[in-house]
Amino acid sequence: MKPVPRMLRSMNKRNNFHVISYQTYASTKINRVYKDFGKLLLLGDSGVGKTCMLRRFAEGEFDPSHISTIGVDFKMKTLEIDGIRVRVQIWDTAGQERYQTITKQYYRRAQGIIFVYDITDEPSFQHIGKWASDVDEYAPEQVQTILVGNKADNEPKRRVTKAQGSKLAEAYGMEFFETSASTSRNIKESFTRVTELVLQAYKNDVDHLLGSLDDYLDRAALQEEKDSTTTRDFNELSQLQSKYPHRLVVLGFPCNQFGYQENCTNAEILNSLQHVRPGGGFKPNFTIFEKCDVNGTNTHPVFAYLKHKLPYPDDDPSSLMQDPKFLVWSPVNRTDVAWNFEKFLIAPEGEPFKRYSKNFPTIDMEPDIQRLLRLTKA
Ligand SMILES: Nc1nc2c(ncn2[C@@H]2O[C@H](COP(=O)(O)OP(=O)(O)OP(=O)(O)O)[C@@H](O)[C@H]2O)c(=O)[nH]1
Repeated sequence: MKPVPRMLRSMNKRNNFHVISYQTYASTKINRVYKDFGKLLLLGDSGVGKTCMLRRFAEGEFDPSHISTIGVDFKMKTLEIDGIRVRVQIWDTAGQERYQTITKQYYRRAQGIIFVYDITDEPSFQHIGKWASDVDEYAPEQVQTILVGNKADNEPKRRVTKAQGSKLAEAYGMEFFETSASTSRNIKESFTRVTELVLQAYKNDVDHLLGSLDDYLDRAALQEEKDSTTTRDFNELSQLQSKYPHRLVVLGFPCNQFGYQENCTNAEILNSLQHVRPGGGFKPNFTIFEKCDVNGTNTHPVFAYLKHKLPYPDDDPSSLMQDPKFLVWSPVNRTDVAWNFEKFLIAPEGEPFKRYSKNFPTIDMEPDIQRLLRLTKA
């Protein structure tokens, strides 16, 4: 990952165009058809069977090989509970220590957590206390938790008794299941139970606040919909770069000033792009710089210059930060960048040409790019 250059000119050695964008991996959601609600997290040591449990539950399959999860992965599953069709997102986290900074970022969005240990591996049982204290520290207070002892099919190698599991669960005020991803035992039951607990916990709250769960779900779905542009924008930036490999240079500037969504370290960003958001092995074919500030006292000179030259997005001149709680920099300025994925198109010689709001689809910049290409040829 490259340090952010001080000057546009230095980025412009080949007299090319640039699309400058900065991005984060916002919480994108997929669902449109059903109510998107429960966000569940599987936590526990590496090798206890979290990925296998999720695959068994979501896809009905069991794969005995162990490929350690990198960062986090997720699957969706629709459940019917008390007549409500709930589409839950289940996040499978890496148990390995080195991914803990990435996985902890997901705690604060969790509504339900399944702590998993392996009944044939005592240390994984002893470590539940550590997982639980991390959750206490990082997850919302309302989060619902259950305890699961997995690999219950492997009786000959059992090292943790069912009574020990029950006792620990009781101590933490959790419900307890012994499961087997291999035979399916209690897999559906445990995921369903934690979803029920989440619905109960959040229903009371939501009923109180908004009148009905349905309202809340609709609003949540709308919000998710709004947030769902991250994957699209990354892919479209890549598409543009592939389409004009020699005359367009796409540059990405990660920034953590918008909802603190880019909270990876520089060293983690590419890994997170590949495995978390957009995920699916995504490797940008364009340059991504180190993180920088685009607003406030420490605004990077590149963005100070761009905002000076293009004070507001062409498609949305009144674009300003709507919600004051997101104004985490100072001083606040009318020309400030409002959110992730605002884009700047820069002509040869580093002259800023047009600024686009986060709502402007990245791919729709193409006619402007073509126009600049034609002008340059002439
Ligand atoms: N006998 C038995 N083996 C299981 C069961 N669940 C998982 N395994 C095996 O345990 C190993 C680890 O399973 P994973 O699901 O990859 O473990 P994980 O907790 O996701 O591990 P990380 O991704 O490293 O955190 C694999 O070899 C699985 O075949 C089970 O219920 N019974």
